[in-house]
Amino acid sequence: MGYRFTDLTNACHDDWRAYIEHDFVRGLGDGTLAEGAFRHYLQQDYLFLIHFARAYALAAYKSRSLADLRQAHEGLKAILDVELDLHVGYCREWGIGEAELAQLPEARATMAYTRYVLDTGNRGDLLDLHVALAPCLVGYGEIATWLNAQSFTLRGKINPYDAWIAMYESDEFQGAMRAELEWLDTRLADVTPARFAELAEVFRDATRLEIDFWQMGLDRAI
Ligand SMILES: Cc1ncc(CO)c(N)n1
Repeated sequence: MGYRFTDLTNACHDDWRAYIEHDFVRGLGDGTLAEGAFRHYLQQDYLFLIHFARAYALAAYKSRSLADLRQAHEGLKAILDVELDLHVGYCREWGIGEAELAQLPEARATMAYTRYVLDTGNRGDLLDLHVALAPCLVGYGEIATWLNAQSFTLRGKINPYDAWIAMYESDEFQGAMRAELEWLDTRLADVTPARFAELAEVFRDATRLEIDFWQMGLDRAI
């Protein structure tokens, strides 16, 4: 007993590395990612973020304490007021207007991932839901840090994806990630080995669905 977040990543080490170091991520770092692949990813990520916001609303509903309710509310506000606003602005820069976003067909990988998170939260408790969400928040924060440490990563105007990296290395996003890690470490500290095994399975499945999300971008799959 006495688990913490890193026990979850250690339990699915290969899948976690395949997600963090995916070819899509490497292409963002060295700027070689095909523009069409990025555009497809951005469009689908808009749909992803809407369901991600719903998952925080579910976290509010699943909360037993005022502190958890407030935290879920903060998460929902951060997605609606910060990440989705940034995202819509960023899409505009890439020539994707709001009318177009509102009419997008949802790719299967987007559906699979977002509905998996919502179902896991509905079936389980608040910890199940947070573990299903962790690859998103913690993963993207770690990806930004990992990219910055790679010699192939180009920063500044020379890389068309520089603003994407900057969004996830921002104090706002990194701060939300740290708060999530702290919450998870506290909750994981007193779960039993049997409960940890269940949670590790949720974390691994969500991580594999993040890998599919990158791949969906590369393949421009619907
Ligand atoms: C698919 C996906 N995972 C994580 C994040 C980070 O919030 C995002 N925007 N999109």
